[in-house]
Amino acid sequence: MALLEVRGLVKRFGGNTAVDDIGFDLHEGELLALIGPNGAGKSTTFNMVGGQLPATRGSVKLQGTELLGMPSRKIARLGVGRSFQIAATFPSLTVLENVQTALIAHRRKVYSFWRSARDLYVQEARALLQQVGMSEQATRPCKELAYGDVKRVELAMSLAGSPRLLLMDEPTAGMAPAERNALVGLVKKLVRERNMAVLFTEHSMDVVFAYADRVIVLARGQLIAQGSVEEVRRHPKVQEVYFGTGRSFQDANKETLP
Ligand SMILES: Nc1ncnc2c1ncn2[C@@H]1O[C@H](COP(=O)(O)OP(=O)(O)OP(=O)(O)O)[C@@H](O)[C@H]1O
Repeated sequence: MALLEVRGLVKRFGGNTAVDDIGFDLHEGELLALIGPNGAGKSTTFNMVGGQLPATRGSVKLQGTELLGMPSRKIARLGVGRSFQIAATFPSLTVLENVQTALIAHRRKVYSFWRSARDLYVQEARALLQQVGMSEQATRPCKELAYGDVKRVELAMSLAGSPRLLLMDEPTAGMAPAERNALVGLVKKLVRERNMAVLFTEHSMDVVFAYADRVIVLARGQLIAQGSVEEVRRHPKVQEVYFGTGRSFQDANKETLP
């Protein structure tokens, strides 16, 4: 059974159908890219899966449990994590303290009077920082970090809840190409090591084609193609939507799409 099963998902805003009857599966150990031009319905899909937006109709099941209609907090407790486009770290706290804060939030520990938050989950926080390659910066305040490193801390924070499924809406927004590759490469490694699943949106086709296990393509709310990177690359509808008929991704040669 797939970890996530999306079927017949629809979202209407008044007369505008933002997501039009889409369906896809996502398996453990899989990095699935959701791509499409601006306004295709990617964020709307994310928001319905994560419980931030009610669906008009359809079904989103996590290992057989229906998520639609559940509040986002409950969906998170079932193992669906989410990282947002804007990094959610506390700038004046250190890298380690940020991850400790995320662990405290997830474990909902009530602190004792004689034990400060500073002592909680230190080992766990250090282990997460090691996984994202940030151990050496543990004592630095987040406000001093380069943007790419803030995103790594944010990734460690999203792992604090041990998600089975992580939703990443444009995790590399605002990053230079080398940083994008490094971050998504790291996410792919974590997907394998932790046997979790990640659904992500990404505007750089280079990054999608280099790392995604599978790709789904939306255009004007409709799912026009899904499959392996090669299948999607060659798909005539995808080439038409992105480049107009006759031009392929290969021709676009390392172009970053809108
Ligand atoms: N809260 C809303 N109210 C009304 N219409 C909305 C709302 N949110 C999104 N839409 C519309 O739904 C459609 C899909 O938008 P969505 O933000 O999901 O696209 P997207 O693929 O994430 O685009 P982008 O790449 O620009 O972020 C668009 O036509 C958008 O205008």
